[in-house]
Formats: sequence, C-alpha cells, structure tokens
Amino acid sequence: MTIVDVKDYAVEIGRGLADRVPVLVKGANQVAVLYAGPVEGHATAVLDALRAAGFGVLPIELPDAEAGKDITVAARCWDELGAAAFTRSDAVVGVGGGAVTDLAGFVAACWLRGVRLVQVPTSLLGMVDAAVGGKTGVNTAAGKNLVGAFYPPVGVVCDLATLDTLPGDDLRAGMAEVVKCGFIADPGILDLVEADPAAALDPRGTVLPELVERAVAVKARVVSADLREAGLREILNYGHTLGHAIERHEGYRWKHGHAISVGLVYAAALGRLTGRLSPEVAARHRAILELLGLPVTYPAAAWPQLHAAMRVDKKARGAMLRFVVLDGLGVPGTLEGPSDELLVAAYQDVVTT
Ligand SMILES: NC(=O)c1ccc[n+]([C@@H]2O[C@H](COP(=O)([O-])OP(=O)(O)OC[C@H]3O[C@@H](n4cnc5c(N)ncnc54)[C@H](O)[C@@H]3O)[C@@H](O)[C@H]2O)c1
Ligand SMILES: O=C(O)C(=O)C[C@@H](O)[C@H](O)[C@H](O)COP(=O)(O)O
Ligand SMILES: [Zn+2]
Repeated sequence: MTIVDVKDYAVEIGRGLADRVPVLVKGANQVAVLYAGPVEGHATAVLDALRAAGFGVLPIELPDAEAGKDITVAARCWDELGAAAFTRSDAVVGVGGGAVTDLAGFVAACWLRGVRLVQVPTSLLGMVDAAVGGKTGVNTAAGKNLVGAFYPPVGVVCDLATLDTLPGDDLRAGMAEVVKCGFIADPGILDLVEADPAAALDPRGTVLPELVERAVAVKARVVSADLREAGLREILNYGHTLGHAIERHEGYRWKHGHAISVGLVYAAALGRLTGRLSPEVAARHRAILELLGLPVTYPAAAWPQLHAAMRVDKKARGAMLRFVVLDGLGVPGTLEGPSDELLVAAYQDVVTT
C-alpha cells in the first residue's frame, strides 16, 4: 500500500483495502455507508468488513451519478440518520464515484454540523480528485457544485481493485483530471500517458497505479497548502470554467471528465491566444486527450448559453470572469477579465458545427 499524506489525513492506495475502513471509524457505534447501485458489490465488501469488526451499519443507496448530487437526496439521508439516532461519535462512509463522495461529504459536513467522514472512491476520478481534498456539495438549477462545504475526510481508501469493474468510458473520464494534473504540475504524467495510452487505461497494469499516485500527490500538495481555495487551489480548476458550463448546458448528463476534457482544450487556447502558452504545449492538450478517446469539441451554437453559465463560476469576481491558464508546462497562472472577443476566439478551438 502507498500512502500520500494530505495535511490532516492520509490517502491510502493499494488493492483489497476494504479492511482499512473499520480502522478509520474506530470508536463509532453506527456507520452509515452511502453508495450507488453500480457499486453495490464494493459497498457490500465495506459493509461486511464493518460488521465483522462489530460496528452497526446503516446502508443508504443513492440515485446514481449526478442524480444523487441533489439537495433532496441529502435531505433523505439526513432523515435516515435521524431515524437511526446517529450521533457525533458515529461516522459516514462514501463508497462510489465522485458524485457519491461529493454527496456523502456534504451529508457528513451538515449532520450535527459535522460527523466523521471516510471516503472510499471507486472511480478513477474519485480516487485522483473528488474524494481527496474536502470539497463536498450538490448541484442546483443555478449551476454545478454551487452549494457545498469544505469538509475534509479522516481518511481516503483507494482500492485499485474496484477499478476492475469501472466502465471504460468512466476510466477515460477520470484520465481528464489526471492529465489536468500533468499540465498544471507534473508533466511526467503526460510523458507516461503519451508513451502508452492503452497501459494508462489498464487497471490491472503498473502504469495506471503510478498515474493515480502522481495525480493524488499533486492534489495533496495543493490542498495541504490551501484547503479553502484562498489562492493556490484554483489551479485544480484548470479547464473547469468552460467544463462546468458544459455540464450545466447538458443538464448534468455529460460525464464530468468529458466536459473537463473540452474545457482543458479551451483553457489551452486562452493561454495560446494571450501569448502566455506556446502553440506546441497548447496543441499537446488536444493530442493527449484525443489519444485517450476523450471529447475535445462542442457545438458552436451553444456559445451564448456557455458564456452566460460561466458567470456563476466560483472564480468569478463580480462581473469579471477569471480563468486558470498556463504560462508554460507546469506553470499555472490566472487570466482576469478577458474580453468577449478573446473568449469567442478561444471557443473556435473547440467548435463543431
Ligand atoms: N469534490 C471534488 O473535489 C471533485 C473533484 C472532481 C470531480 N468532482 C465531482 O465528481 C463527480 C464525477 O465523478 P465520477 O467521474 O466518478 O462520476 P460518477 O460518480 O457519476 O461515477 C460514474 C459512473 O461510474 C459508476 N461507478 C463508479 N465506480 C464504479 C466501479 N468501480 N465499478 C462500476 N461502476 C462504477 C458510478 O456509479 C456512475 O454510474 C462530478 O459530480 C464532479 O463534479 C468533485
Ligand atoms: O479540488 C479542487 O479544488 C478542484 O477544483 C478539483 C476539480 O477537479 C473538481 O471538479 C471540483 O469539484 C471543482 O470545484 P468547484 O469549486 O469549481 O466546484
Ligand atoms: Zn473536476
């Protein structure tokens, strides 16, 4: 098992780690395990480990994917915790993709103003990103993740064996965040992916575990320095300004990683057009994402709605849009108040008609 330390907790990475969960909830009487249908088998492994260690368990099945990241779903969970007389010594465990871990984190953050949280991500995206770093929340009609809390877990258990059942499309979606980490902080990630994209997508090989460890290390470094996104943490939002707008435009039916893939190409274009990023590094974005089979285009006609949706991005300040752009490979910076002409010109890099 590899351990990556975040400020106050550890991310444990290895195969067959369900037995680590009881250790992390020591002292609890009851443990609520929140999961979605497709990962019932992985949730059962965690529930069995908890029962075997003598804990009372409260399994709560959530609607799958983005449908679960809804305030009405959180309210149902709180009703169930109330009915079970769940106290501050009890613990919540999220088993699933990023949607489950975001919702489980939000439920734990609000119940009694905070009960212990353990994250057990089962998607690549959850392991390298969503379950690490303490951002929790739900979507609303106004936009993506606009309601939530910073609430770090007491531990994150990345059981790589769970990736064996992850659909290929979701594995690819998670790679968008891995590639993001490569561009903002660890270009070695990009070299590994380009050298053998098939190996990068093979959960039983040796390349994917290395990519997970490197991406988690990038996130851990950033989050340890700036949990509440006072500054540095914004670099993890590279590609997300347009990406979140696409998710909203698609009614949250697109995979997050797919939207971020398009958003990364857009952010690279902003860097290139402002003369901050070389054309070669900008082109490398599209090339590596295409190698991984990720989408890099979006319809031209959607621009007005995307532009409007970007106004509620959390990085915006008043009417001023702010983007993370690159000043070189591994050198993230901020672009403030770009003109409408620049925004439209960059969009030409991703359009299809
Ligand atoms: N909190 C953060 O810092 C953060 C970071 C990145 C993304 N996110 C959020 O994470 C979400 C995306 O996460 P995601 O890509 O994991 O999507 P997801 O949670 O929707 O999971 C994708 C699909 O894979 C299924 N699945 C997950 N693990 C599986 C497994 N081992 N076997 C079979 N099926 C499995 C899920 O049930 C779902 O159907 C978005 O809501 C995004 O906003 C949050
Ligand atoms: O951890 C972060 O900070 C990130 O920005 C990571 C992103 O990949 C992630 O999608 C996050 O949920 C986006 O945060 P948001 O604050 O823009 O909703
Ligand atoms: Zn993301």
